[in-house]
Amino acid sequence: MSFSSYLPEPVDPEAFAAAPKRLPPGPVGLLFINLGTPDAPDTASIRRYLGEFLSDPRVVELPPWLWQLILRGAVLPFRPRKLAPRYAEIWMPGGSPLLVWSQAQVQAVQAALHAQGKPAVRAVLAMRYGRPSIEQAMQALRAHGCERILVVPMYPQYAASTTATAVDAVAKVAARLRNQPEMRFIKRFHHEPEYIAALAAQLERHWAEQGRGERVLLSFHGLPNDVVQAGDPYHRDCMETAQLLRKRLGVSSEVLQVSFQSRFGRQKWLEPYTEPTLAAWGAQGIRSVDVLCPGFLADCLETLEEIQMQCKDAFIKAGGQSFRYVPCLNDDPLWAQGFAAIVGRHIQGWG
Ligand SMILES: C=CC1=C(C)c2cc3[nH]c(cc4nc(cc5[nH]c(cc1n2)c(C)c5CCC(=O)O)C(CCC(=O)O)=C4C)c(C)c3C=C
Ligand SMILES: [Fe+2]
Ligand SMILES: [Fe+2]
Repeated sequence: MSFSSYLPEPVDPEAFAAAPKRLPPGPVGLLFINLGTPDAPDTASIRRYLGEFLSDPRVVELPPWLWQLILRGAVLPFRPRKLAPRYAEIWMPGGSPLLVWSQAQVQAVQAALHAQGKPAVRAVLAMRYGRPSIEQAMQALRAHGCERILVVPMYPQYAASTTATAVDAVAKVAARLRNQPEMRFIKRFHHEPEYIAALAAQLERHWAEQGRGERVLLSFHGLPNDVVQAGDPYHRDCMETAQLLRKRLGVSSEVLQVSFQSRFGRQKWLEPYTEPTLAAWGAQGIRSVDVLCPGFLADCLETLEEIQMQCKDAFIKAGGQSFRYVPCLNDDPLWAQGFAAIVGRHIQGWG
């Protein structure tokens, strides 16, 4: 075989002219990704969900052989049974609140984009763990002819355990495709003016309806300290969101404070922890608090049960009088417009 057989064939201009026309690229696909939640508030469904979620090495960064022993031996046999009644208490007619509110938000963003004159977008929701899967959602976008996909992890603050693992999962599906779509990814939007404005409006509306508490607590989901020390920018993102919100509302760092909730396991996590902070405030004579969870775009177990029930009890038991939970942005129309604007900036040039 001669070496020249490796060289490209000379282009035959006639064959080139007869080549089929390139297909139009179809609508822009928006792939929104949230965490995932059990299919039903029962032990078996919760075990399946936690088994998948907590086996992700981006979520628990212990050596997998060691962590799998602990997970199978000490977590999965017990935790689902404890969680089942908690999920049952918050379950909605349409399913788990995280799924119901995430779906509603994605629909609202799509409607807002259409209203803003961008009819050629198709938004779908996927869950990183459980259903609807990222693979199903990408197939749906493909069926709609989307040759270009913007991936939108539904986490305003970047963390490897949430944002990066969503990106990894999309890449894993794409790795099996012959004809890949063109893809872009939103990393974070913790500082975007539309996000800060929607949070401020949510608090102001709540103040107008229920009066203003003496303090505001912004409770973010926690992370292990080690992860942040290893370079995860999550803590910085949370503090920046808080600072921008203070500025926007014109309140001091004494009135509006930050804490971290939902600790899991024995390591030290980001501090101050939410529940002890609220108990200390109650004991110090703070009578009323407004609690907002800006890291969660959709209400879920961690807000409706942990904050609105457990943390409320802790504050009242410690001497507090009025605990006001401010709901997540969910299907808020102002936020849908704002999210649509953020998305719109990321699909610029895609027509
Ligand atoms: C090591 C464990 C965990 C890390 C790291 C973690 C980070 C993290 N999680 C969210 C958002 C959510 N977490 C939710 C539930 C949840 N989280 C963990 C553990 C870690 N999270 C567990 C074990 C659970 C299940 C409930 C429990 O056992 O207490 C949820 C709610 C899901 C629902 O079904 O409603 C969300 C949302 C973020 C944003 C984050 C990192 C910044
Ligand atoms: Fe979590
Ligand atoms: Fe929790």
